[in-house]
Amino acid sequence: MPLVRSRSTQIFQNVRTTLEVARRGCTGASALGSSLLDSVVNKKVYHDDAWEKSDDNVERPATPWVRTVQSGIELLRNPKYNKGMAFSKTERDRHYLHGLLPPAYMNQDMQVLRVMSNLREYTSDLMKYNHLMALQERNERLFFRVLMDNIEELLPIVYTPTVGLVCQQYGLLFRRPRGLFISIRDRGRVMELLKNWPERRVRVIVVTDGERILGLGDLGVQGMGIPVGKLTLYTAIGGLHPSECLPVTLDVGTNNKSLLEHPFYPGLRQNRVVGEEYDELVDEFMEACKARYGSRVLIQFEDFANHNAFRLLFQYRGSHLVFNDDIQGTAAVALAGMIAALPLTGGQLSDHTFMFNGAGEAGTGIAEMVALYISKEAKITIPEARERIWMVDSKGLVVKSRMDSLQSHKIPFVKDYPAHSTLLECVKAIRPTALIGVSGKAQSFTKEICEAMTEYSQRPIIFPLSNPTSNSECTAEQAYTWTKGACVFASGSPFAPVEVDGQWHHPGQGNNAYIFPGFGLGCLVAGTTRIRDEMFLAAAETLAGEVTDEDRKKGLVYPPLRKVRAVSAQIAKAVASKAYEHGVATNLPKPANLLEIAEKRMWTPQYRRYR
Ligand SMILES: NC(=O)C1=CN([C@@H]2O[C@H](COP(=O)(O)OP(=O)(O)OC[C@H]3O[C@@H](n4cnc5c(N)ncnc54)[C@H](OP(=O)(O)O)[C@@H]3O)[C@@H](O)[C@H]2O)C=CC1
Ligand SMILES: CC(=O)C(=O)O
Ligand SMILES: [Mg+2]
Repeated sequence: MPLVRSRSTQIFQNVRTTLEVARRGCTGASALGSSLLDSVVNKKVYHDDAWEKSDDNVERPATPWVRTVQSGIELLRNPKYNKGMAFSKTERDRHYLHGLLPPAYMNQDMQVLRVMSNLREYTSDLMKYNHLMALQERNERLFFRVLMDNIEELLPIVYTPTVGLVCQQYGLLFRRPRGLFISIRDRGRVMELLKNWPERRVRVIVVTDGERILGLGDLGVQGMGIPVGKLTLYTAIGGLHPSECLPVTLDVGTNNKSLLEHPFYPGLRQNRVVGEEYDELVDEFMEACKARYGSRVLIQFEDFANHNAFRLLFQYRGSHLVFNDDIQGTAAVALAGMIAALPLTGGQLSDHTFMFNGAGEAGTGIAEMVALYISKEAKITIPEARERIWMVDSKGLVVKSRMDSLQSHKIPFVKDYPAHSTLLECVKAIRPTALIGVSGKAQSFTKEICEAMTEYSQRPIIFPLSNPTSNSECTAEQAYTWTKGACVFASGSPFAPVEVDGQWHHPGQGNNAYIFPGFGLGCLVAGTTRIRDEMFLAAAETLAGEVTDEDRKKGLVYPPLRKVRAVSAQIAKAVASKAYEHGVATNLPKPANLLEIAEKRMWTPQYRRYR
């Protein structure tokens, strides 16, 4: 059982035990407390009708109201405008703040240091995440400054792997909602819900239905941690203003039994709705987004299960500005890593033989982009390029004898070849020089497999891209040790540097976080209306071009994360430029200085002076 899962189960168990103990009166719970807990344990409070009846006890309704001018305590409690102790004396005079803050002044630089000192005291990543989210709720600019200044240290906290843990425990950890929750019961009034969202100028939406969260499976509405995390990166890395970003979770139920039984599960307690009803909700959502925010709002599909992911992408890419990050964003980042690896492996990409362990969204998405790249590089057709690419799924090698039962996204990669069931057999038979893990299956790159690759390849490419860390096909330490430091390595979630025979290897992070923020920025810069595969290809080539020989000497096939914002501006330029080339840009005429425009558009979280 992966670590993350068992921790979640442990916490769930603890909650149950606490409730049980309290119910039996062992903790001295009051009569009222005890009966409340009773009803929780007996699952009364979250019966379907509990929500309908939730107003029953209100005798005299009150009107919630606030003043609108932001000054005094309201200013301090408004995360968009709050600066904490960084309010100057003049601002404190003018905005009625004296007495509400300690008398000292502390600028943002010092505040960043203070936040980091606090954060580094926490030993648990989950506590660090909570601390950061609490900061975001208090002071948005400081939150983003802290994140941007410490991106290497904090990316694993706001993103994978910690965000996986956060999703698993979302119901328990829930404090303040972030993002828009649209449930299957909201059919017919999705626009009304969009209008409840406080921001009007939304430019990017990340939406999930929570069915395939990282490699953790169906987490239902608890998947909200993912769109929230992705959009945090749109701001920190891609420079979008926080108010331009809208995280959405479509709650259509969950088939995760343990969540459905969890007393704190915050979503609908029903199995997933499928078929027409599901499609109607998605369709209403897509049309409402366009009607509310315009046809140039970028919609990113994230962590949908593949039976929906492919068909939704194909359904909407002709009518909306939409892409699927797990298929296309991942494809670009993986391709970039392989292009950047070429000076280490020698030769061209078309000289390699590729094997994908996992033939789903990420696997076939990357494979198609590799084929597109190779077809251009080697001046061959795409079907010819696909000949170099082999797929392995949960049932083994994707071959002709399995044709009748294969999903359509695997068909282009079917080979007329004998069936092989284990990955080791496949590796020994096909001798891939690049092995990419996108199965979500932890530890499937074994010692035998890694060693076998070194028998015929001097520098095998080994990319275990599955997330979070607990689902990675192997660790960096394993890959470097088993190949005696020979492999070119990148993983979906981060690993620490590894020393083998006195030499340090720095594992790169092959994660779509390198792509989507700059990609989105590029779409906005050009005013793109549709997305073309060549735009992702351009993003991949640009990212690869940002890797220096110095990076490669350390083993890196991605630029260091501290440069990721500058890299994103370059990606934005390349993507926008392709959009113009393909006639899908609307910000006309095409400006000559796309890079400058991208850089200038990037929001920075420095405090503003208030009049
Ligand atoms: N690093 C990054 O940026 C990204 C990483 N990922 C990661 O990739 C993983 C897969 O995501 P995604 O492609 O969207 O998921 P999908 O569900 O679309 O695909 C999973 C694939 O893995 C196969 N599989 C499952 N178990 C095994 C096994 N034991 N051996 C071989 N293959 C197996 C499945 O086989 P079958 O078809 O037979 O069911 C399927 O083809 C996740 O862990 C995700 O976190 C995803 C996107 C981006
Ligand atoms: C990174 C990502 O998008 C995933 O693992 O699903
Ligand atoms: Mg994803």
